[in-house]
Amino acid sequence: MTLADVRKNIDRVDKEIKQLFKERMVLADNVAQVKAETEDDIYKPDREETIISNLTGDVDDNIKMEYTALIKRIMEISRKYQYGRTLELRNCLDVEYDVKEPDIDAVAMIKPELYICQGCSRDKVIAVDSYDEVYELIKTGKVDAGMGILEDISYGVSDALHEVLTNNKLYIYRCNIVNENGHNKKVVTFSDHLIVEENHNRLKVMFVCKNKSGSLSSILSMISDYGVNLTEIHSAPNRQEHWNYRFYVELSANLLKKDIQALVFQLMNETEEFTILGSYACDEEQF
Ligand SMILES: O=C(O)C(=O)C[C@]1(C(=O)O)C=C[C@@H](O)C=C1
Repeated sequence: MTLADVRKNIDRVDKEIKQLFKERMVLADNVAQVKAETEDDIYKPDREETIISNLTGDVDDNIKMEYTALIKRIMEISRKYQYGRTLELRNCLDVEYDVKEPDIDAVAMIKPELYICQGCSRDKVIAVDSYDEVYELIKTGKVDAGMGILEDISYGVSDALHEVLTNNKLYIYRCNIVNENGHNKKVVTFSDHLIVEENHNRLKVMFVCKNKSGSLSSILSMISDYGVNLTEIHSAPNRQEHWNYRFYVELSANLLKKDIQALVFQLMNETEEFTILGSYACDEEQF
C-alpha cells in the first residue's frame, strides 16, 4: 500500500467523521434549547464520565488513551457550542458594564508609587499608605479611581494589587507603560465600575480551577478554541484559603464581542471561581 492509498482512506474516513460531527452538533443545539428552557447547567461532568466509560471499555489498550482524549474533546466542543447558542437564546450575559470612562476629579495611589502619575496634576492625587486605603477612598466616593503598578519588568507582578482588585470588585480600565530609569512598568487605572469600550483589546480575568487533573489545560484549550490569544498568565496563592491558587490571565479580547461573551459565560460556569478584573486598550507596540 502506498502513502497515497492510505491518504485516500484517511480522506474517506474524515468525510464520515465530518458528517457524524455535524449530526452531533445539531444534537448539541437541541440540548442547548431544552436546557435554556429548563435553566439547566450545560456542563454535566457525571454524564461525561458515563459516556467515557461506556465508550472506552471495549477499545484496545494501544489506542484507549487517544480515543478517550477524542471523546473528551468532542464533549468540550459540544459545550462550547452550547454556551454560544444559549447566550443567543437568552440574549444577554449577566455582567454589568459602563461604556464610557468616568471623569476624574481625584485619584488615589500609594505613596511609593506617586511618581507614576505623570499625566495628572498633583492637586487631583490623594496619597495613602496601602491599596486597602485606595479601595476605601473609591468605595466612599472620595476619589473616582485608583492607580498602581501592576507589573514591573524587573521585579514581576504585584500580588498585593491583584489581590485588592480581586477581593473588592475593582476593575482596570486603563493600562500604560511607564519607564523609570530603564525599568518598564505596567501602570493601571481602576475604579469600581467595569468599563468596556469599542477600542479595548485586553480583558483581564481571574479564575480558580477545579481541583482535578487536566482542569487548567482544559481551560487554556477552551480559551484557544475561541481564537483568543493569552497575553499574560500567572498564579498566586489565595491568602483566604490555603493551597488554593488563583490564575490571573490577560486575554486579547473585547467583551462587546458575542464570542468573547460566550467565553466568559463558559468560564463563569466551568471554573470554581471567576472574576473579571478589567477591560482596557493597550498599545501593541508598547507591550
Ligand atoms: O447530555 C448533556 O447534558 C449534554 O449537554 C451533552 C453533552 C455531550 O455533548 O455529550 C455535553 C455537555 C455535558 O457536559 C454532557 C454531555
